[in-house]
Formats: sequence, C-alpha cells, structure tokens
Amino acid sequence: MKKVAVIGAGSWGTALAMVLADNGHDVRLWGRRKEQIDEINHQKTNSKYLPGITLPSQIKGHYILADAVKDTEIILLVVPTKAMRETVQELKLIISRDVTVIHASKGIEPGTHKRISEIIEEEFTGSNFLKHVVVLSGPSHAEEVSKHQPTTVTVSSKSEQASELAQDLFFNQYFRVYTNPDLIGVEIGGALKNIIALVCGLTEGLGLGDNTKAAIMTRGLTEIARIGMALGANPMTFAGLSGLGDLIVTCTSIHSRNYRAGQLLGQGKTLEEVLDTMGMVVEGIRTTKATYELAKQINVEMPITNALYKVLFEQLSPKEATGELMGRVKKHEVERLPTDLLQADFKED
Ligand SMILES: NC(=O)C1=CN([C@@H]2O[C@H](COP(=O)(O)OP(=O)(O)OC[C@H]3O[C@@H](n4cnc5c(N)ncnc54)[C@H](OP(=O)(O)O)[C@@H]3O)[C@@H](O)[C@H]2O)C=CC1
Ligand SMILES: O=C(CO)COP(=O)(O)O
Repeated sequence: MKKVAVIGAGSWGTALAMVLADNGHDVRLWGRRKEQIDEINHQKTNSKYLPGITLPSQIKGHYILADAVKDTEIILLVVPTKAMRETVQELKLIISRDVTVIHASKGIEPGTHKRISEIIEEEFTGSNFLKHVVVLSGPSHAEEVSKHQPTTVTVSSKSEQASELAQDLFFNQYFRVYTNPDLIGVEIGGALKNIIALVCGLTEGLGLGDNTKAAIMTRGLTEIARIGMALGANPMTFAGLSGLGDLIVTCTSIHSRNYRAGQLLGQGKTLEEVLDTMGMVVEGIRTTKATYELAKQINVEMPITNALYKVLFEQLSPKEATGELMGRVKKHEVERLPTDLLQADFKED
C-alpha cells in the first residue's frame, strides 16, 4: 500500500483517485475549493465533475495542499496545463522528502512550448526531492474509468524503474497499464490529439460527414507524428495508445470536451461563448497556440493545426479554413522516415 496525493479534483484526478483506492492505496485528493472537498468527504460524490458516481470511502479530500502531500512519496498531478507551473511552484515549497511525480495532464505550454514533464523538472530545479517524473496517458475518458469500463493506458519516464512503479500502482482488472520508454512521444501524442479532436468536432458542427472526419484524423496523426519525430519521438509511439488510441477516443466520443467545443464552434459560437458553456477544461485551445508557435519555430509543416489556429485566433471562418486545407499543393501521402530511424529499425536488412 502506498500513500498517494492526487493533486486536481476534476474529472480525471477523481477517476484516477478511484483506481488507486480500488487498488488499496491510501489516497488523498486535493482540490482548491472547500465546498467541493466537503462534498467529497461527506457525500462521497464529486457531482460537478463525475455526476452519479459514488466515490470509494478510502479517498480523503483535502483543500490544503500541505495536508494532502504530507508523508507521501508519490504525487499524481492532474491539474489543467495552465495551472501546472504554479501548482508545482507551490508544491516545491512544501515538499520535504523524496517524491516521484506522476502526471496525467495533456497539454503543451504556450510561450515556452514545454511538455508537462519538462515544466515539472524545470520548476523542481534546485530541489533534491524530485526523484523521477512519469506521464500517464492514453485513451481514457474519466466517465468510463469511474464505471470500471476496460481501459488501457501507457506510462512513460526517463526511468524504467519509475515507469514500473506507476504501472504497478494503477494496474488492475479494468485498468491495464503498459510502459513505453518514449517520454517525448507519449506526451506529444496525448497533448496534440486534442487539436485534432477540436477540428473533428468542428467538422461535425459544420454538418460534414465521416469522410471528412477520417481525413482529419488520419492527416492529423501524420502531422502529430511529424512534429513528434522532429522533437525526438519514436514514430511507433504514434501508432499506439497515446497516439492513435487517444486520437480515436477523443475524435469520436461525445465525452470529449475538445470534440464538444469544436462542435459548438462549428455551429457558429464564438470561442468565448464556447468556453463559457463548457465549464470544464478544453486543453486543445492553448495547445493549438503552443503547437502553432513551436511548429513555426522548428519549421515543421502542420496544416491542420495552422488552420485551427487561424479559426481560433485570427477569425478565419471554418468554411474558409476548409477551402485552404483542400486547396493546398498536391503531395505524396507517405513520408520517408529519416535514414537513421530506418537503420535503427531494420538493422538486420
Ligand atoms: N477528463 C478526462 O477524461 C481526461 C482528462 N485528462 C487531462 O487531465 C487534465 C485535467 O483535466 P480534467 O480533470 O478532465 O479537468 P476538469 O475540467 O474535469 O477539472 C478541472 C480541475 O482543475 C481545477 N483547476 C482549474 N484551474 C485551476 C487552477 N488554476 N489551479 C488549480 N486547480 C485548477 C478545477 O478546480 P475547480 O473546480 O476549483 O475550478 C478542477 O478540479 C487535463 O490536462 C486533461 O487533458 C486526461 C485524460 C482523461
Ligand atoms: O484525453 C481524454 C481522453 O483520453 C479526454 O479528452 P477531453 O479533454 O477532450 O475530454
């Protein structure tokens, strides 16, 4: 049994806290609002984020961060990407023992273009207490995990030992956890699929059909893999759970906030109206900005991301964006892998 502090009591933090409690761990769930934590402790519900679900009694809610992390050696960070940096800054001030930090958030930070594990490592600079950082990612809607529906995810870290620790922590009969050493690929796949889900939702809102969605998902995966490889990821990761798997679950499900936000945009709502309606985090919006900036900086072609950026931030209409995407110059479909990857993958040939 491990003591685990789950930081972030939204849908995903709460669902993961349930998995950990089902696995017999001592789980503290931190949220910033006292009334929400009172509800978690007394009613055993988190009605805003997981309506209709009863939480296991072992989950203990906290609204004071220091109480949640007291004596824990494992911290699970599940706040939205925009709150990640300030949350880690606060944690760094109160942690006084070695910790392994697992994060399960999906985003890239605008401005710095950092992945979440990079933000965590950067903010812990100067502290001796951070042992390892692990990411948990993959096709996993909180609503379905909280109902024990069979789900598969991947964990990744620079440390194999830390990946295996996270695998053991979460693994059970309804939550199957794989390891993958490609930290960059796992984080990039999880973050960037939200861009593509927004666009798939947009096509639905515009009244377009399945051909268009298949095109967006397939060409979207190509551009995720393209930037991922430019950043050092293993291309095979994008065919796995944190790539194709998460793309499918997010681009085809009404549970997805990114998909739903896209749908509303396609129906003609403004970005502001969409954000007001959602009441939950839509990570793809800031990640579109971050990825657009990063792709430009490192000169990677990402036409779908660029088109969404213009719709979100430059008032291009979705119809005009569709026209721009369809009117691009003719191309080959399949890109060549860099020679060194080919050599690494096919040594025996
Ligand atoms: N939901 C899902 O199925 C999945 C989500 N994820 C990822 O998990 C991360 C968290 O998402 P999710 O739980 O779904 O989000 P939700 O929208 O369900 O909940 C957001 C949570 O973050 C809290 N929060 C918002 N702003 C801040 C802040 N500035 N400081 C501290 N806490 C804050 C909210 O608190 P409050 O209520 O007080 O506003 C709430 O607890 C995202 O990166 C998402 O992509 C990954 C896989 C699955
Ligand atoms: O990441 C998710 C499922 O794997 C959840 O996606 P949304 O944030 O779009 O709901």
